[in-house]
Amino acid sequence: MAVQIRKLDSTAPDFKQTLDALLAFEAETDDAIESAVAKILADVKHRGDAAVLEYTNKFDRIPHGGASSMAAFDVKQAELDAALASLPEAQRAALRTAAERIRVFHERQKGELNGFTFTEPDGTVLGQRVTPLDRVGIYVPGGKAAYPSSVLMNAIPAQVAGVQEIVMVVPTPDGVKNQMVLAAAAIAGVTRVITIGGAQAVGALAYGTGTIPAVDKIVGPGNAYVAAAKRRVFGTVGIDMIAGPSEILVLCDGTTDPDWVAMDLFSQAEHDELAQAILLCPDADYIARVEASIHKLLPTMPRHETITTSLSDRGALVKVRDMEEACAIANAIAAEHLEISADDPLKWADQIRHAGAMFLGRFSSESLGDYCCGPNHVLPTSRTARFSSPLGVYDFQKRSSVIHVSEAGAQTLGKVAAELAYGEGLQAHARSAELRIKS
Ligand SMILES: NC(=O)c1ccc[n+]([C@@H]2O[C@H](COP(=O)([O-])OP(=O)(O)OC[C@H]3O[C@@H](n4cnc5c(N)ncnc54)[C@H](O)[C@@H]3O)[C@@H](O)[C@H]2O)c1
Ligand SMILES: N[C@H](CO)Cc1c[nH]c[nH+]1
Ligand SMILES: [Zn+2]
Repeated sequence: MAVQIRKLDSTAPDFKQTLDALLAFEAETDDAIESAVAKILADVKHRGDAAVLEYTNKFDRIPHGGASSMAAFDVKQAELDAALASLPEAQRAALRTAAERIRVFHERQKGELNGFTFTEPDGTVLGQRVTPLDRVGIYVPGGKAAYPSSVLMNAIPAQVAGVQEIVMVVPTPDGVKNQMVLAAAAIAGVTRVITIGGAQAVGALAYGTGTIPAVDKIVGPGNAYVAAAKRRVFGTVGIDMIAGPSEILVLCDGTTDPDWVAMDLFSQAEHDELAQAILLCPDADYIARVEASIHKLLPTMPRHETITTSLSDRGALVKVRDMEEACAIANAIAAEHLEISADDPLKWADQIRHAGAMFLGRFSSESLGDYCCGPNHVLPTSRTARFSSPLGVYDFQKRSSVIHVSEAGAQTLGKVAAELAYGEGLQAHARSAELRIKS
């Protein structure tokens, strides 16, 4: 199948409609997936380990007739350490470098998230205390591809936040464990690794089973089954976000090597047939050159079939009036990843309000951010960057308000509170405040 990437012009009368249709694609929910996930979760809630065992044997095609007990899915620390030791030196070093950079970035982030207190003139002290979550579950996808980088991106901010127990789940299709994923878990200091995935893993972490403890929050990306399960268990546990198929939006002024831009579009398209890759550029000749690069480079890609489907279904090369209009469209798209590949990226970045992560200048390829720049690669997708943020230390913390009212403070605040409480018809609230007022 040849790639059929659509070319759009922002001056066309149906442009907005066409763009909306392209972006809305992901918003569709699949009834079959929803009902399958509802059944799996109910089953895990009621039958615990027995259900998790059955679903894992079935969906992950565990060989030799399947595992006979949940113990088969627990990975011991010695196996994690052995995986780390078994890697080629260059891979081990790259994982360590990435982990260190991710840790440094998130340590800096933590420094910005401290609690505070202040004292009022009557001695009343008000403040906010920040505490880590006790136990979190991190979902590492593993169905179609293994993601060691996602182990680091999920586990390190949890550790930096001070979470005591990090339970990682990762499916192992056909029972094959990815050594780099296990090595990353060893480097990141994950507490426990369980080789289960899909909705059954999300259910196990949310409700707890005989062998798996219920966690306080589940984070991490996954496929449509994982996303539907996370949506459904929210409330029983916290969740970070629903991170869907990857997206890249490139704003280019027409001065970057077109091969670079084509490959950047491929880099997210190769994740998933549903991934979204869009270029906005004011120069029609340049767009034609990027298109030529796409056709030239695509056959060299091992994952060319996935890229072809993704670019044909959810890709677009858009001729815009100017870079100002490109920025306005970028804000409407609110992409997971936004590259500003231009001579003066800071000028255009000032006009961007909505993007999961911004990559400024032609040397900031999105792929560097996926692995080792330091900021998190778990990011809001499907236009949710309008209201949510990258995974971060803050996702593994909670805040408690701290209120320490002085006797003097109780006199003045008591009158205000009582007045409002009577207004709401709540006598006990009013009396509770008034009892502390000296007559
Ligand atoms: N946003 C990010 O940071 C990020 C990072 C890495 C990957 N991703 C995305 O995560 C996703 C990973 O998906 P994946 O499939 O490779 O792995 P996955 O681990 O999310 O899903 C695999 C699991 O899906 C379940 N499943 C599969 N078919 C099923 C069926 N018919 N019925 C019930 N359950 C079924 C199985 O339990 C299996 O273990 C991709 O979309 C990828 O783009 C996102
Ligand atoms: N681009 C993905 C998030 O959308 C993260 C990732 C992992 N490995 C490579 N890329
Ligand atoms: Zn990626």
